Amino acid sequence: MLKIDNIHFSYGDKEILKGIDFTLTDNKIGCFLGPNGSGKSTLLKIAMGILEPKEGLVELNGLNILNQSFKERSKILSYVPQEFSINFPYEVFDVVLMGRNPHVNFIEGPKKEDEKIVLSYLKLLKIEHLKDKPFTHLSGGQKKMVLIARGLAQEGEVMILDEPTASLDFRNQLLVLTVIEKIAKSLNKSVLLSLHDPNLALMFCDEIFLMKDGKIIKKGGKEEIITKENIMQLYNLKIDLINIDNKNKFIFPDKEFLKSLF
Ligand SMILES: Nc1ncnc2c1ncn2[C@@H]1O[C@H](COP(=O)(O)OP(=O)(O)OP(=O)(O)O)[C@@H](O)[C@H]1O
Repeated sequence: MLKIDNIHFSYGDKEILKGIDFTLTDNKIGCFLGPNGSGKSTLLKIAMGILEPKEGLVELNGLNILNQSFKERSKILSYVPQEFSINFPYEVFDVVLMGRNPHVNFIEGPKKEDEKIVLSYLKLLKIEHLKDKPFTHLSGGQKKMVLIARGLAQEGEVMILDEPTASLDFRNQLLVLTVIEKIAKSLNKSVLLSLHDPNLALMFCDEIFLMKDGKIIKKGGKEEIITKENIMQLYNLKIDLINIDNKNKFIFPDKEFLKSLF
């Protein structure tokens, strides 16, 4: 279980996170929604133990994350960063294989089983055809797919993904979230991610955290949190929320309001 308790964080003297508390329920997909710069990536890096908070605690299965070695932590937490640059032309297969590092014995190196796992995620994400290509020769969206494959290959019990749909085409956004949902539900994993599209959050996530100016302003189940009023408040927009049927809702912006706004 991942528990975040009273996190405060500053870059220099700029206060970014102003007392963040939440618990990610086991086997649920939790999603952060919030404007650019509201602190989502900073918080996910703190949840991973990449950044150390000024105040507060991140507990993973009851233990302070900062007291666990990077390798121990990486066995439990899979991470897909928002962006990642590799300047050496590693082949895609090897980049995804890096995701197996926490499970690999330093002396023996990766085993056949690790290679099988890598191949399975390349197939699941439909990028097997890229496996021998240099990472540096890929498009932005292809690179993102490879980074997601690398994160999934890590096979942590908690998966943290910072904007996994950014720079992906419409189909790949749906593919990635469907795969994440399938893995989470079939293998009992917990997922914490950030998204910019509340419609995708409605489709794929269970718990929603609305973040603004370094604070969680609302949290709870998606039905309770993704409401017309809350989304309008979060983004300072006028929107409509349409019930398509009993199961599906759809958010769309009021175009006349946009013309007056921008
Ligand atoms: N390394 C850094 N040094 C200084 N300030 C930073 C650094 N990284 C981020 N910030 C600032 O911290 C604030 C929060 O950034 P963060 O990346 O966490 O926001 P975000 O909600 O993830 O935004 P986005 O939706 O644009 O990815 C922003 O004002 C940003 O300018």
